[in-house]
Amino acid sequence: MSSYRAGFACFVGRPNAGKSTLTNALVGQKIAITSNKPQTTRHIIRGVLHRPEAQLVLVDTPGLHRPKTLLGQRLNDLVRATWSEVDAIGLCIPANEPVGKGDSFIASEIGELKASLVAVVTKTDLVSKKELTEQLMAVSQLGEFADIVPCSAVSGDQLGVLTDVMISHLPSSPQLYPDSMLTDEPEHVLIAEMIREAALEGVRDELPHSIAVLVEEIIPEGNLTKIYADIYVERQSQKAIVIGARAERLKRVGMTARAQIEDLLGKRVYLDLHVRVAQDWQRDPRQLRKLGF
Ligand SMILES: Nc1nc2c(ncn2[C@@H]2O[C@H](COP(=O)(O)OP(=O)(O)OP(=O)(O)O)[C@@H](O)[C@H]2O)c(=O)[nH]1
Repeated sequence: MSSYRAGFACFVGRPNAGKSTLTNALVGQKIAITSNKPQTTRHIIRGVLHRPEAQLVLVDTPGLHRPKTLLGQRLNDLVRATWSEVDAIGLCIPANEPVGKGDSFIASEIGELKASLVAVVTKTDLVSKKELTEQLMAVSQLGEFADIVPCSAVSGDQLGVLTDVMISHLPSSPQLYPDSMLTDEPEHVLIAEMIREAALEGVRDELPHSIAVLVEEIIPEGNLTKIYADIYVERQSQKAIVIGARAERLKRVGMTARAQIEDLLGKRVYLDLHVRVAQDWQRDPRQLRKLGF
């Protein structure tokens, strides 16, 4: 009988808990958007970890939050749908912040699911051994966990252990994806995420929720790939922020995103960016669908 295991896992936790960074560190390739601002992970992006004896498919979800807009509601629905489909859930709690109401809320939300629950204490590089021990104690009070694993996505500490633990909770199953596959997101989604990430660099805190990116066209021409994309904002004033004085800022956004996309595609890229205003796109079902939500 084969002892091969394969299945799905996701990391949950309050905003800024380190979920995206952890997913990226485990998969070993930049696939999910990360930023130092909360709630910027939009799409469900899967990374696939290949081991001789197992395949772990990581699903990245946005944070659960109090829905103020239609987008907020859809994101929450998306998160719950994902939770009900995975075999293991890692609840991420940063080592350097007190366990709080947000953590208990999520712990109780996931407590009823069929998935195995693993508590993941993240960012251990930021605390002393003593602080970490205290945090592990506090976290163990949050719920019934199959395992508790402290780790750091930045120093790499314990990432192997975490992978082994997540795999131990997967069912016996044949391989789900081919060996070469790291992510099954269509290229245009990854490209849109890279542009969005670049557009968010250094802008005001309320802006993250107001930016969406739509890749209109990807045209391969030999060794060059031409990409046409629109950056959507909600108001004229936001458009001015994104473009910047004499379009300097937009130029930088384009350069940053282009470098990343060239890495992703392994080809030279011509990137054409337009900033467009879609009034209140977060509240408009038609706009939301168009933008992929
Ligand atoms: N020092 C340190 N910082 C980390 C670590 N993991 C994540 N961070 C930082 O914590 C911040 C939040 O990380 P993200 O991975 O974006 O967090 P998230 O939980 O995906 O956040 P949302 O998308 O808001 O839900 C970023 O500034 C990261 O650089 C870690 O292991 N050590």
